[in-house]
Amino acid sequence: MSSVVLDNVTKIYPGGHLAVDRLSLKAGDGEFLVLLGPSGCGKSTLLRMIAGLEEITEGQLWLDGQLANHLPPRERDVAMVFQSGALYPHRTVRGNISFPLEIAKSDPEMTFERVTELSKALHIDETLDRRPGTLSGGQRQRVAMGRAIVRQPKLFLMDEPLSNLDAGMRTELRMEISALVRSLGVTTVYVTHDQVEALTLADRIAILNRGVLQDVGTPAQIYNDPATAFVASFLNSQQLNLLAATVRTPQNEFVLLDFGTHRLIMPWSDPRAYAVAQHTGGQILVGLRPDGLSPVPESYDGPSFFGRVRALEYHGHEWLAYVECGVPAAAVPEPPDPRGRAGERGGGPGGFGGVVRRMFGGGRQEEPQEQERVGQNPTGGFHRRSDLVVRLGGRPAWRAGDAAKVAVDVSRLMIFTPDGARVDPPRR
Ligand SMILES: Nc1ncnc2c1ncn2[C@@H]1O[C@H](COP(=O)(O)OP(=O)(O)OP(=O)(O)O)[C@@H](O)[C@H]1O
Repeated sequence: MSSVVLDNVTKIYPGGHLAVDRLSLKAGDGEFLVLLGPSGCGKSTLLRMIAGLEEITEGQLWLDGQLANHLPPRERDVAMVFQSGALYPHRTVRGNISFPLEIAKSDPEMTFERVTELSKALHIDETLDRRPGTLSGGQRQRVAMGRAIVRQPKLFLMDEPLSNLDAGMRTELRMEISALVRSLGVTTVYVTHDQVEALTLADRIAILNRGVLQDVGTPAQIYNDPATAFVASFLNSQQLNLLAATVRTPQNEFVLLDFGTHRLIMPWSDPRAYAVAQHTGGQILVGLRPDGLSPVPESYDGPSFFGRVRALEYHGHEWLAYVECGVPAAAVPEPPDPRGRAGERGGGPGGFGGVVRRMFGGGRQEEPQEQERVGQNPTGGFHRRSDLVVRLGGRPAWRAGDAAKVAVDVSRLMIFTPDGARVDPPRR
């Protein structure tokens, strides 16, 4: 058992590239911590610094309470599995898995038994006498996993171990990794850019962007109570509806979220009402997941949107409806780019000016194929298509072209400032 503590860790590669920026994070004893984020956000760099394969530029790394910045990799007692677990081609599966124990000069009989036992847990016991070249991708990853686990390291580091496998194999191996690692109780740091993997495997998920930690919490916290609009939209197994609204407090009776053609009331009894009311007269961003929306009859008089069904999409286990309701979708504000912090603050691509430009047009999310230019907004940019994505379950309640009333679960609204920070603090 072991813990990992990263304290204000920064990595600047030779040439000045800032890959990780003042990041603090902890994986407790036996915890399964997933590092999630878009390509290039610094996940592998972080993992490699923990393994000792990459030098830490600034900050401290503590392994099991011991300062480890300068410990050589072999003294860290970590095992690592990569995307394509490189195996020794001329050794059998048994020879590959037993290799770390042979190097450690373990008792041959114990080694034999241990490898046999582990190969059964990994469902590769029938391949023990074969060479890696004759195995499927999934079997090879199992062998790589076995070789990493066999000597029971203090810390298990996995860098996208499933990303080269097909969907079926990923699901199967995902469940096995989870069962195996938990039964061993080894602290694990697991890198992925696959949110389903993150949600299903993690005790806690840490979300990174451009080398900066954006949020850390249990899968349910990150999904339902994300710290920023970026985090909410990154975890989009249910695509996020993000809408701009003006906050009003008419006669102080309640808080009104004014979307132009639609309005939602937030009563003062709502725990977020006072935080939202601080923005009276100003703009906020409102995030709604499709599973917080549901079709209701015309007569429904609770909080709702209305519009026309533009399209239906069949996803096997559920239908999604795209409801055109005249409320323009807002682009997700990107967190500031720390690489601009030296001299570009405010004016660079990640500064506040950049955030506003991306929100109201001209940003990456505004690619013509991702949006329909439906009208110019007051700041001079263009809105994206004004569809609300609604989850319908196994049977569609509507057909394309139908008039649609959509009930809104106000308790599931996520409220952000225009630059994407939460208006009410997330609970952690
Ligand atoms: N040896 C290196 N020298 C210079 N820059 C590097 C080096 N290795 C990585 N980088 C840069 O550091 C940043 C973080 O890279 P890293 O591989 O950690 O990201 P990642 O989140 O693991 O990405 P992916 O999911 O694509 O593997 C990237 O911009 C990358 O180009």
